[in-house]
Amino acid sequence: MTSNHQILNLKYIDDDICRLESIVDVGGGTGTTAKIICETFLNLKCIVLDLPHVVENLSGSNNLTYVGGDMLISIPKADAVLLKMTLHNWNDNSCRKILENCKEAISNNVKRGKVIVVESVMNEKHDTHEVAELKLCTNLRMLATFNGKLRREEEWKKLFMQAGFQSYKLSPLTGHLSLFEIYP
Ligand SMILES: C[S@@+](CC[C@H](N)C(=O)[O-])C[C@H]1O[C@@H](n2cnc3c(N)ncnc32)[C@H](O)[C@@H]1O
Repeated sequence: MTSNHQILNLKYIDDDICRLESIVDVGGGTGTTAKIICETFLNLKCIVLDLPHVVENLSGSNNLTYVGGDMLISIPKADAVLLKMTLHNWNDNSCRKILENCKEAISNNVKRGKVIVVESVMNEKHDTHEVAELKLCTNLRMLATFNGKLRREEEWKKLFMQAGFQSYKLSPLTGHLSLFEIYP
Protein backbone atom coordinates (compact mmCIF):
# COMPACT_ATOMS: atom_id res chain seq x y z
CA MET A 1 0.00 0.00 0.00
CA THR A 2 1.36 3.46 -0.90
CA SER A 3 1.86 5.63 2.18
CA ASN A 4 0.80 9.27 2.36
CA HIS A 5 4.51 10.18 2.26
CA GLN A 6 4.91 8.50 -1.14
CA ILE A 7 1.67 9.89 -2.52
CA LEU A 8 2.86 13.43 -1.83
CA ASN A 9 6.05 12.72 -3.71
CA LEU A 10 4.33 11.16 -6.73
CA LYS A 11 2.07 14.15 -7.08
CA TYR A 12 5.09 16.44 -7.22
CA ILE A 13 7.30 14.50 -9.62
CA ASP A 14 5.77 16.31 -12.60
CA ASP A 15 5.03 19.49 -10.76
CA ASP A 16 6.97 22.66 -10.21
CA ILE A 17 8.97 21.30 -7.27
CA CYS A 18 11.73 20.83 -9.87
CA ARG A 19 12.06 24.60 -10.13
CA LEU A 20 12.66 25.04 -6.39
CA GLU A 21 16.10 25.17 -4.79
CA SER A 22 15.00 24.53 -1.21
CA ILE A 23 12.05 23.33 0.84
CA VAL A 24 11.46 23.12 4.58
CA ASP A 25 9.21 20.40 5.98
CA VAL A 26 7.73 22.00 9.09
CA GLY A 27 6.80 19.48 11.77
CA GLY A 28 8.46 16.93 9.52
CA GLY A 29 9.11 14.47 12.35
CA THR A 30 12.06 12.15 11.69
CA GLY A 31 12.05 13.01 8.00
CA THR A 32 10.10 10.18 6.34
CA THR A 33 8.56 12.47 3.72
CA ALA A 34 11.67 14.65 3.38
CA LYS A 35 13.88 11.61 2.67
CA ILE A 36 11.61 10.55 -0.21
CA ILE A 37 11.65 14.09 -1.62
CA CYS A 38 15.47 14.32 -1.26
CA GLU A 39 16.10 10.96 -2.91
CA THR A 40 13.94 11.96 -5.88
CA PHE A 41 15.11 15.56 -6.28
CA LEU A 42 18.84 15.35 -5.71
CA ASN A 43 19.40 19.07 -6.35
CA LEU A 44 16.69 20.16 -3.91
CA LYS A 45 17.95 21.23 -0.49
CA CYS A 46 15.52 19.91 2.10
CA ILE A 47 15.32 21.01 5.74
CA VAL A 48 13.23 19.21 8.36
CA LEU A 49 12.12 21.46 11.21
CA ASP A 50 10.84 19.70 14.31
CA LEU A 51 11.15 20.02 18.07
CA PRO A 52 14.77 19.75 19.32
CA HIS A 53 14.24 16.44 21.12
CA VAL A 54 12.72 14.87 17.97
CA VAL A 55 15.67 15.68 15.69
CA GLU A 56 18.61 15.81 18.12
CA ASN A 57 20.15 12.43 17.21
CA LEU A 58 19.30 12.41 13.52
CA SER A 59 21.91 12.81 10.80
CA GLY A 60 21.10 14.33 7.46
CA SER A 61 22.65 13.67 4.06
CA ASN A 62 23.96 15.73 1.13
CA ASN A 63 20.69 17.52 0.62
CA LEU A 64 18.86 16.83 3.90
CA THR A 65 19.35 18.85 7.09
CA TYR A 66 17.55 18.57 10.42
CA VAL A 67 16.87 21.72 12.42
CA GLY A 68 15.54 21.70 15.97
CA GLY A 69 13.24 24.61 16.75
CA ASP A 70 9.71 25.86 17.31
CA MET A 71 7.47 26.63 14.33
CA LEU A 72 5.54 29.10 16.50
CA ILE A 73 8.71 31.18 16.86
CA SER A 74 10.52 30.91 13.54
CA ILE A 75 10.94 28.75 10.43
CA PRO A 76 14.17 28.43 8.41
CA LYS A 77 14.18 30.35 5.12
CA ALA A 78 13.45 28.32 1.95
CA ASP A 79 11.74 28.62 -1.44
CA ALA A 80 8.81 26.55 -0.23
CA VAL A 81 7.37 25.34 3.05
CA LEU A 82 5.61 22.00 3.48
CA LEU A 83 3.11 21.54 6.32
CA LYS A 84 1.88 17.98 6.05
CA MET A 85 -0.79 16.86 8.51
CA THR A 86 0.58 19.31 11.05
CA LEU A 87 -1.87 22.24 11.30
CA HIS A 88 -4.83 20.06 12.35
CA ASN A 89 -3.09 19.73 15.75
CA TRP A 90 -3.42 23.47 16.40
CA ASN A 91 -6.17 25.97 17.18
CA ASP A 92 -6.87 28.93 14.86
CA ASN A 93 -4.61 31.43 16.69
CA SER A 94 -1.62 29.08 16.59
CA CYS A 95 -2.30 28.14 12.93
CA ARG A 96 -2.32 31.84 12.00
CA LYS A 97 1.02 32.35 13.77
CA ILE A 98 2.56 29.29 12.09
CA LEU A 99 1.29 30.46 8.67
CA GLU A 100 2.68 33.98 9.28
CA ASN A 101 6.06 32.39 10.08
CA CYS A 102 5.79 30.32 6.87
CA LYS A 103 5.18 33.51 4.88
CA GLU A 104 8.26 35.09 6.47
CA ALA A 105 10.28 31.92 5.65
CA ILE A 106 9.53 32.19 1.89
CA SER A 107 9.89 35.98 1.77
CA ASN A 108 13.21 35.78 -0.15
CA ASN A 109 11.38 34.22 -3.09
CA VAL A 110 8.14 36.15 -3.45
CA LYS A 111 7.80 35.19 -7.15
CA ARG A 112 7.94 31.40 -6.89
CA GLY A 113 7.69 30.88 -3.13
CA LYS A 114 4.73 28.98 -1.79
CA VAL A 115 3.44 27.09 1.21
CA ILE A 116 2.14 23.56 0.64
CA VAL A 117 -0.42 22.35 3.14
CA VAL A 118 -1.55 18.71 3.12
CA GLU A 119 -4.63 18.14 5.25
CA SER A 120 -8.03 16.46 5.44
CA VAL A 121 -10.63 19.05 4.40
CA MET A 122 -14.13 18.58 5.80
CA ASN A 123 -16.63 18.30 2.95
CA GLU A 124 -19.62 16.15 3.92
CA LYS A 125 -21.53 16.97 0.71
CA HIS A 126 -18.91 15.40 -1.55
CA ASP A 127 -17.20 12.81 0.63
CA THR A 128 -18.24 9.18 0.55
CA HIS A 129 -19.82 7.88 3.73
CA GLU A 130 -16.57 6.11 4.74
CA VAL A 131 -14.37 9.17 4.16
CA ALA A 132 -16.81 11.49 5.98
CA GLU A 133 -16.87 9.09 8.94
CA LEU A 134 -13.05 8.88 9.02
CA LYS A 135 -12.79 12.69 8.99
CA LEU A 136 -15.39 13.08 11.76
CA CYS A 137 -13.50 10.61 13.97
CA THR A 138 -10.18 12.35 13.26
CA ASN A 139 -11.81 15.70 14.06
CA LEU A 140 -13.00 14.44 17.44
CA ARG A 141 -9.55 13.02 18.21
CA MET A 142 -7.88 16.33 17.31
CA LEU A 143 -10.34 18.28 19.48
CA ALA A 144 -9.90 15.97 22.45
CA THR A 145 -6.12 15.56 22.22
CA PHE A 146 -4.72 18.87 20.98
CA ASN A 147 -7.57 21.40 20.93
CA GLY A 148 -7.02 21.20 17.17
CA LYS A 149 -9.53 20.35 14.43
CA LEU A 150 -10.18 19.44 10.81
CA ARG A 151 -11.40 22.43 8.82
CA ARG A 152 -13.67 23.19 5.86
CA GLU A 153 -12.24 24.98 2.81
CA GLU A 154 -13.85 28.28 3.95
CA GLU A 155 -12.14 28.02 7.33
CA TRP A 156 -8.77 27.36 5.67
CA LYS A 157 -9.27 30.28 3.29
CA LYS A 158 -9.98 32.62 6.21
CA LEU A 159 -6.79 31.52 8.02
CA PHE A 160 -4.65 31.90 4.85
CA MET A 161 -5.97 35.41 4.20
CA GLN A 162 -5.62 36.46 7.85
CA ALA A 163 -2.00 35.27 7.77
CA GLY A 164 -1.39 37.60 4.81
CA PHE A 165 -1.50 35.24 1.82
CA GLN A 166 -3.09 36.47 -1.44
CA SER A 167 -4.33 33.31 -3.13
CA TYR A 168 -4.42 29.54 -2.97
CA LYS A 169 -5.16 26.47 -5.08
CA LEU A 170 -6.86 23.36 -3.66
CA SER A 171 -6.37 19.94 -5.28
CA PRO A 172 -7.50 16.47 -4.20
CA LEU A 173 -4.65 14.15 -3.22
CA THR A 174 -6.13 10.92 -1.85
CA GLY A 175 -9.56 9.86 -0.61
CA HIS A 176 -9.19 11.88 2.56
CA LEU A 177 -6.20 14.18 1.98
CA SER A 178 -6.19 17.42 0.01
CA LEU A 179 -3.38 19.70 -1.04
CA PHE A 180 -3.36 23.50 -0.74
CA GLU A 181 -0.75 25.57 -2.53
CA ILE A 182 -0.74 29.01 -0.90
CA TYR A 183 0.86 32.07 -2.46
CA PRO A 184 2.06 35.32 -0.83
C1 LIG B 1 1.10 15.15 13.36
S1 LIG B 1 2.84 15.17 13.28
C2 LIG B 1 3.07 15.37 11.52
C3 LIG B 1 4.30 14.65 11.08
C4 LIG B 1 4.62 14.69 9.58
N1 LIG B 1 4.48 16.01 9.00
C5 LIG B 1 3.85 13.65 8.79
O1 LIG B 1 3.27 13.96 7.76
O2 LIG B 1 3.85 12.48 9.16
C6 LIG B 1 3.24 16.78 13.94
C7 LIG B 1 4.73 17.06 14.08
O3 LIG B 1 4.92 18.40 14.55
C8 LIG B 1 5.97 18.41 15.51
N2 LIG B 1 5.83 19.61 16.36
C9 LIG B 1 4.94 19.81 17.38
N3 LIG B 1 5.09 21.04 17.88
C10 LIG B 1 6.08 21.64 17.17
C11 LIG B 1 6.68 22.94 17.22
N4 LIG B 1 6.27 23.85 18.10
N5 LIG B 1 7.67 23.23 16.34
C12 LIG B 1 8.09 22.30 15.44
N6 LIG B 1 7.55 21.06 15.33
C13 LIG B 1 6.56 20.73 16.19
C14 LIG B 1 5.80 17.11 16.25
O4 LIG B 1 6.98 16.74 16.94
C15 LIG B 1 5.42 16.16 15.11
O5 LIG B 1 6.58 15.57 14.53
